[in-house]
Amino acid sequence: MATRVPGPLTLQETPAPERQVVASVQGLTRRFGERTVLDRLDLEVARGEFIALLGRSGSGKSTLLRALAGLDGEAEGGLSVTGSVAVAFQEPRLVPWKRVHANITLGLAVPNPKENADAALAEVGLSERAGAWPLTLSGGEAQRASLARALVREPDLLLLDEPFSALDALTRITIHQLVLQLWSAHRPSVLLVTHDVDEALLLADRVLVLDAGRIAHESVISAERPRHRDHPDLTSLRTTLLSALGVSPEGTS
Ligand SMILES: Nc1ncnc2c1ncn2[C@@H]1O[C@H](COP(=O)(O)OP(=O)(O)OP(=O)(O)O)[C@@H](O)[C@H]1O
Repeated sequence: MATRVPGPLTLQETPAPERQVVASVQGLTRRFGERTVLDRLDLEVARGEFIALLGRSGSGKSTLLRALAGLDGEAEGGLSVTGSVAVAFQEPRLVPWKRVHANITLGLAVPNPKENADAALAEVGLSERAGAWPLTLSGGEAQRASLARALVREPDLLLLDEPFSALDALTRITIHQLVLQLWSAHRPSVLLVTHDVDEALLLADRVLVLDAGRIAHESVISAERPRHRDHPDLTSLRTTLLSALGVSPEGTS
């Protein structure tokens, strides 16, 4: 009969999962004329984490996202991204003269683009609109198409620049659930730019506040908590984040 080694010894032998960095920003500075928008900013994005980036209007959130997306050749400092990046913007930016399906496969360099696009459209619940023209889509459908276009590239880093802000409240709730579902299934690292503290608390496991060109505040949220905005653990975090944004909980600056 085999002799069992007591449990704790076995547990200690299990190595902790290594934290892999997907994107690293060191001392990133971006000036527009006299104005320094990003000022020696440091940031690391770990594989699979969901970061929400908050900040007052004009604080440089989109500027940082553009730099991470490789869309800004004029930022100074260190920036490295391991793997592929996909971006979804506030406005879905679909090509109007190509049908939805062709928008998803546009520039897609994989062996079976059609099959991959079919799968991505099915995942976002848009299979029936595959043959539609982008201008005939509702706002929510267009944003789903935009998510499918980003996901079909299986990005290591998914950058979302306020993709839900133009949607009505009900559609937003549905898309939030969809994003969480897609994130669990594909596990990209996500950097979501948003103005909405509740959205950040609902979706992210790390919330950052950008101020004066740097990451001025960070809140880490337990990944195990139920993801609904009325969870009691989130009340004090909400107050902290609003205060980091210079807003009192009652909504007055
Ligand atoms: N191409 C540009 N030329 C000049 N100034 C720019 C340019 N792009 C951004 N800026 C300026 O940089 C600052 C930061 O802009 P950015 O769009 O990154 O802010 P943001 O935090 O995303 O704002 P919002 O929340 O309002 O979208 C703003 O003052 C903006 O006017």
